[in-house]
Amino acid sequence: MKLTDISPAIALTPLDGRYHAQTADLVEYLSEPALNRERMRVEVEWMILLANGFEANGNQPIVEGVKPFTEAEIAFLRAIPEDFGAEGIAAHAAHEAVTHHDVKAVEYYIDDQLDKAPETLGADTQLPNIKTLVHFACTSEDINNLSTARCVKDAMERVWLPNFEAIIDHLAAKAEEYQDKAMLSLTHGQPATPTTLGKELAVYVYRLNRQLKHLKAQEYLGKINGATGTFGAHLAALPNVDWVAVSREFVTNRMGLTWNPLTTQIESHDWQAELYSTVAHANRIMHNLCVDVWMYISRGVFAQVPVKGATGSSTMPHKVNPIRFENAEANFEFSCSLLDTLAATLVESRWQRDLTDSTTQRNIGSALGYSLLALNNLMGGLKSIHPNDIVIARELDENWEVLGEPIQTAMRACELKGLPGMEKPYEKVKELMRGHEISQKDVESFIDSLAFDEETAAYLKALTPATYTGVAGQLVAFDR
Ligand SMILES: O=C(O)C[C@H](Nc1ncnc2c1ncn2[C@@H]1O[C@H](COP(=O)(O)O)[C@@H](O)[C@H]1O)C(=O)O
Repeated sequence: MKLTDISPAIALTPLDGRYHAQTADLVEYLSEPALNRERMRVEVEWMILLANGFEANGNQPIVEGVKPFTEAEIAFLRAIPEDFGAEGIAAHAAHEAVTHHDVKAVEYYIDDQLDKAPETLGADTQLPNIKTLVHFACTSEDINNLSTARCVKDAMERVWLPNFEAIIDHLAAKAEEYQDKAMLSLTHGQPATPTTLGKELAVYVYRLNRQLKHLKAQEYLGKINGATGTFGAHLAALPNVDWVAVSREFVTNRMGLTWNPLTTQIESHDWQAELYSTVAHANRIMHNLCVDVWMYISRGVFAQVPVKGATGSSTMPHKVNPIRFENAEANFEFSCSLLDTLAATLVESRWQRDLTDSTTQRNIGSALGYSLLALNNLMGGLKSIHPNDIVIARELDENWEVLGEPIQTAMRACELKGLPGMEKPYEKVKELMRGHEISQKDVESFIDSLAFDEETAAYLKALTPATYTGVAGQLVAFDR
């Protein structure tokens, strides 16, 4: 049996195959039919504006000879995209097979629906006779840029951002829970000044929140100004209309986007480059988190909760592998490579237009899909770990040499105050601590051997690796 003979069709790529359930939410906004449906929304809203005008023109028809649409006609037009389902997808595809032009096929699909209007609205509806208003004065990119912007905006606001914020919220809650849980640091992979687990998570919360702020302030631009951005065709048809005002009204108030007044045939896609760069940056921060947590698990700082019935290794029965963090790592990498390509290539177009952006933009769903998949696995991974207090305490207790730093720094302060015997503090501590195993007793004897004032000596002797965490716990409050 050939796999290509199986119906429904078997997906080639993992996003729509193996991982479909985790990426399906984006289908509503970034799939091919979602784009075509949005194109229909743009086309019919443009018709409604042309027929019914807007406040600044006294709600008069912008195109002479067209009667304002009735409420029922407007509802009929708006139902065209809303009812676009399996049958509509096939009908659109049939038009595209002939036109070899996807936007023209949308136009013809709408024409077909207008022909059916009398069945719903009665014989006196003007809809079948105003087909010429469909795509009036538009170039395909007028429709494409607006529908793409709206699809991407919806995908971000309704799917990607809520999942991203859920990760931040989870990390923030854990940062607070573990704000005072002391932990050994490793700089260059070597034992270093202790911190708290909560503070280390809060660093990620702070970093991710910065990207969240950028994403929430992201502009989504749109244009509707004709074949080369000059309103030439608009003016040729209706010279007395203020088309610039109509364009601004449509993009801003009807489409909910930021109006771009100055373009070639294409909207310049700079906002897309900005957005994808920020998402890629957020991906990379979370990739860093995946790697860190993976290594904490490997060290035993985090323990994983075994999933009942699940297998870690096919041959080593004892294992619980950190597969969700590894999956997230890999998918963040794929997402970044696609987002980087989109950000780099979309900002270039030959003269007034080439069509490379059309092909490129068909991969926005994949770029965000890989990221969504990674977010999903990261969340699953984060929910399945908890700190292993025994390992954390043992690591701290095995590394008393980390107290070399507070001792030598306190010695410096005493030297500055003129206390005797405090010269060359760094060198003295280094001699004692570097390359030796240091016990609590060694630290105490060293402190006793120096002429600290009573208060400083008591402070230093009270320090342990587990209490030498500065104000780490309090810093968690700054994570937002
Ligand atoms: O309004 C216009 O169409 C103006 C025209 N420019 C075009 N603008 C937008 N789309 C166009 C254009 N040309 C082709 N197509 C259609 O784009 C589709 C490209 O397919 P794909 O590479 O799969 O993304 C595929 O469906 C193509 O047919 C121009 O000549 O300047």
